[in-house]
Amino acid sequence: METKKLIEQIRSKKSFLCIGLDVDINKIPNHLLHETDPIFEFNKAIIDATHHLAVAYKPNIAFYEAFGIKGWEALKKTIDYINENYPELFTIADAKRGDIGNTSTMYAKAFFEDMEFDSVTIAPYMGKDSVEPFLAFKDKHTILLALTSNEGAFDFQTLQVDEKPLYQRVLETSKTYNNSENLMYVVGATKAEYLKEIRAIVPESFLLVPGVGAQGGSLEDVCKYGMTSNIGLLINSSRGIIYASNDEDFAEVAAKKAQEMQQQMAAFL
Ligand SMILES: O=C(O)c1cc(=O)[nH]c(=O)n1[C@@H]1O[C@H](COP(=O)(O)O)[C@@H](O)[C@H]1O
Repeated sequence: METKKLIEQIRSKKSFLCIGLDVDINKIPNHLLHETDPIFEFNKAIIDATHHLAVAYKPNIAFYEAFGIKGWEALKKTIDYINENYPELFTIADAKRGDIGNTSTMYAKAFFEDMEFDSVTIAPYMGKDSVEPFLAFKDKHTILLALTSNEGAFDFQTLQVDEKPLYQRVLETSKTYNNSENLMYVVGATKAEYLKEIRAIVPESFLLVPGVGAQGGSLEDVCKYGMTSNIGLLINSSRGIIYASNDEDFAEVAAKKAQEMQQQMAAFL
């Protein structure tokens, strides 16, 4: 999907909400466990109830891989369902991949060609030749981990490298990669105080911001320091929306939670 289309969708829905489909079979409502594919049925109900409030969906691949072939099938059915029924939605494979060049090309084919996701999350650690194979795909986006939401982010990402924190080096260096216009970056909502410095390096790029809700990040701070004239933000919430209820009304309650976030977002647009 072209970035222009994503921006149009954000403006028309007055939302930059990304819903994380981190589906844990132990947390989904009991009545769905009788279905042939409970994970897909759960996702379908959540997507149908929330698609008008969100602009993006982000299945975290780990939650599907953990169920082997059945999990992978549920993931494929979910992405096909979105692409067939709501093609305007931006889709993110949260896979955090990256490897030597020819292997990265295979990862890119898996998520962009076979699965037909619009974007994939990538770890920058292996550098240029591990990221560029993803960037080579036209109208697909590579979402590079810059400054993550977790405590372990301070282990490496904030270490000084040639007098600058490593995450700033990642941002600067990635801008020199071929097709760098296809880059977006992950910045955790729990790190909102770093957004000013991040925007000084990547003033226009879209940022995927997880960590509001369950992890404690503030939507207000992220908007204050991270928003651009083209919005430039996709704010993810997973558990806070999809597990708001684990009763028969789960999709309805998820929609209420999504609507609360959408209304808060609309106030910043
Ligand atoms: O790449 C991500 O999406 C990601 C990066 C990061 O720094 N922190 C982070 O929480 N995530 C993902 O974002 C989601 C957050 O889920 P909730 O905390 O339940 O909203 C999970 O799928 C995480 O794997």
